[in-house]
Amino acid sequence: MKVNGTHYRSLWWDAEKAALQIIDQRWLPHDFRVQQVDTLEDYAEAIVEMRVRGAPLIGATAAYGMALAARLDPSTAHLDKAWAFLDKTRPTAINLRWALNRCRTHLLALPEDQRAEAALRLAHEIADEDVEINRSIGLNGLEIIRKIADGKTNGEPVRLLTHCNAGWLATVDWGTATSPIYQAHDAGIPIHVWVDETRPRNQGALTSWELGSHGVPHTYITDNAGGHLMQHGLVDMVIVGTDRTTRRGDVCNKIGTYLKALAARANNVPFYVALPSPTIDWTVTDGVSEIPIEERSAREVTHIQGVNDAGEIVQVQVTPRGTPGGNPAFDVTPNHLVTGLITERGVCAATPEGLDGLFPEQARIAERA
Ligand SMILES: CSC[C@@H](O)[C@@H](O)C(=O)COP(=O)(O)O
Repeated sequence: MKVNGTHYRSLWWDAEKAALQIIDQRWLPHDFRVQQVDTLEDYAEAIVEMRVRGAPLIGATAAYGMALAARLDPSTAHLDKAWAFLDKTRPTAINLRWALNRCRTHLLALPEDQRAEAALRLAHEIADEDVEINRSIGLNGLEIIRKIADGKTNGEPVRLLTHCNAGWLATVDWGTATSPIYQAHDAGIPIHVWVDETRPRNQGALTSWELGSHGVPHTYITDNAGGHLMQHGLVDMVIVGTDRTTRRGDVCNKIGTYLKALAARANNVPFYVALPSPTIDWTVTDGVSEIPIEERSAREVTHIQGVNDAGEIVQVQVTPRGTPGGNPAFDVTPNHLVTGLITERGVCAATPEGLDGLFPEQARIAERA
């Protein structure tokens, strides 16, 4: 998507420098900084510290990490080591393991002298596929927004609520939850987006930055405001992304998503989840008991980052010194609270039958495992 009129992806390959370039998201929305990733340690740090973040982007970054590993030393032992090193960076988003497994399986089947070139080609392929998948999610989600718009009178906007940043910054381009939003806006459908702040890392500020750059009307709200807005009939649809969706359609996403789903159900507001197929974990069924939830540093809760009047990016403490902070980074929304899953192949129910129907080949592989 565009930043000040220039089209960017959230990562790109610089062929001259033979290195990956990323947008260091820790400084957004206040400062747009591009960083080159040179070593495997840089790759791991970029993922752990959330310079790059969002399930699909973590996966694509890891694929480029495997390409670097293959260039440094294409032996099976080294690739296995790199796989394990990158795999332990973040535990919840399944796209990381999906991308690492795809790279490992592909490369180990090749002679060593072909692995470096093949690994880079595959990383490009994974990044390009992500863009195409998200574009298709957008077209499928657009139809849902269009139907809601058709029921409105006097050009009233469709009011959507989103949590976290499931935008182009969290993918390679388009975003998952934001893709239908961008497509609806571009199709001339009046929309307005309620953007949850998403404490503690305030990914809502990233979403606001994205939507603002694209001219999409939106309002940044506290995480606690959603229930009130739904109660007063001010939300037509909730749409979020996911870090891991189970075989039966349980959805793991940024902490606080579950509360929004509960509020949506209590107020008869449809709750949709936009997901690319690499985010489906066909090996797990019960999201609450089977998905590992990342516990991040307490400092992310006790402190908050922003820009001061002098234009400097600073962190300030919001709690009394010494107050312990707890920081579970994700939660699971059980499938019965989900109205529908918007995938690149279409929209389905959040049920085993719904997902199996759209992805029969994956379901068969899962059956055999
Ligand atoms: C298209 S992104 C979907 C999810 O990855 C997103 O909603 C999310 O929870 C991101 O978490 P983050 O901790 O910022 O990586």
